[in-house]
Amino acid sequence: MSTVNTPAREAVPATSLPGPRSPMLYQGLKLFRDPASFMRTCRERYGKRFELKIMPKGSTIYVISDPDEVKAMFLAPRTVLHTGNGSAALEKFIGQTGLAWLDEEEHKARRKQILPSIKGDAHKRIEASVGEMAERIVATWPRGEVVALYPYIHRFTIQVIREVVFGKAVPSCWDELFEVVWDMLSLNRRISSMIETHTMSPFAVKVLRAVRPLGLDRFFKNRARADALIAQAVRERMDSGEFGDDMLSVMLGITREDGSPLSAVELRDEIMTMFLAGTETTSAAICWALECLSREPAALEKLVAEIDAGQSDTYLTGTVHEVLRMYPPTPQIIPREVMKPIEIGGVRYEPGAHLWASGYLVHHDPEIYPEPDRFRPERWEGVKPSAHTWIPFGGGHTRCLGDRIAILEMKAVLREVLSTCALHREDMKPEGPRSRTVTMTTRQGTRLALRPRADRADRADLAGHPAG
Ligand code: HEM
Repeated sequence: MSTVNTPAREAVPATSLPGPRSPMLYQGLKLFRDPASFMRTCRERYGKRFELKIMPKGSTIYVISDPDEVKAMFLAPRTVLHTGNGSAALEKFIGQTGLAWLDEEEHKARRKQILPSIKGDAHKRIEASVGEMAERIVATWPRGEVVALYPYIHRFTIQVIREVVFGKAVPSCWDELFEVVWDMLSLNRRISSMIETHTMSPFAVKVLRAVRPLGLDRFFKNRARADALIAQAVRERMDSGEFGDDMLSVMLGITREDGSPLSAVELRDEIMTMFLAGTETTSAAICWALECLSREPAALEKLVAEIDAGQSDTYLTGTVHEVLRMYPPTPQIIPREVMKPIEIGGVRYEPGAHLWASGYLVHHDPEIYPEPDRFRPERWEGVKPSAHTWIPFGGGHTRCLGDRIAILEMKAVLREVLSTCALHREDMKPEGPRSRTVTMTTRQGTRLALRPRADRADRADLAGHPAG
């Protein structure tokens, strides 16, 4: 058994942990409706660790929010905690052969093989592209009228993942693939996105597809089309014989110990993992940043002054850290399934249970962050985020692969928007959160008007085109 952070006294069984007694469906709905206040209420009632009943088939999930326990979870051996099945609701997007599903040695090997496509020269190419895209795409966002910015922001993040996956060799079917992926991702708005269709019989899935308002039929049709388009893009690249440092090239160069390349399904699963993991999260982060800044005139003024001066990005970095602290897009890190008994913080967790580290609760712990509900980018001045008290990107073996790219995107969009526009909102009431499967974004999609800055008329008159 793995024992981490266990005091001298005997460990208590996880089954003795407190938690709400309401039915599974009720807990699931409460969580989906408002993940932030549901988690806060549970912590107030039950303390830093508690049990939730939100998983199908009677499996139990234990929320932890003490940084030492979170650290122990991140550091546990690969054979003791798995993430694969923790992503079960996402299976319909990511399949079962990609990074987010694999565990142990297979996961370790794949991660190492893919890493070159987001490091070194590849990272420099992506960085240049993110800057260019932010300038070009933000200029097309509507000006003057109050609109939900979410769709514009999300579509921008899909374009960035195109650069990560395909690099400069954009597939001829890209425009269609873009629209199909965009439509697929809209399923995340619905609670039906939580249904684990891969565990159901074909007949049960057929019945669910017939219930049109669930959105599953449309999703599966889109998925079939996306699979065909991705296969076409892969064939096109292989036929061209031109390979670079983009993710597709890197994946086509992978050979396993037995000499075999990645299969078509594996390529598809990795690509869809990127379109899901790299866009739902980053678009939520950018939405929160703009929603929050538009309510915080002092922080906004300081940030605009820094951006206009163009000398440093200290306050921008603090702003990004603070947004990800207050509104972590994945408020709870991907659950870990216990494969072998493990003791953490004096509690014994048995195989089959799941551990769920709540970044949201850690980030709002007043013992770690004084006045946790106040947005204060200043708290990051001269402070480096710690790996166990600032965990928007998770940690351990499965820590987010795209963290640096996400921060690039957040900074590029904020720079571009704030150097050309003033933020105007209808009222100062915070939007509050809403769930998109495992992510948490703004409830109204960040309803703001971007008003061209009178003092920057040279840069602010390019607006008014559809999102793209
Ligand atoms: C603000 C934006 C983002 C946030 C908050 C975020 C958050 C996360 C979290 C919490 C995890 C799970 C970590 C864990 O299990 O400990 C994760 C995994 C992952 N993320 Fe991100 N992410 C963001 C952006 C991105 C981007 C832009 C990409 C791609 C370019 C990306 C690709 C991935 C991948 C591939 C994984 C799976 C890693 C693995 O299993 O080894 N993410 N992310």
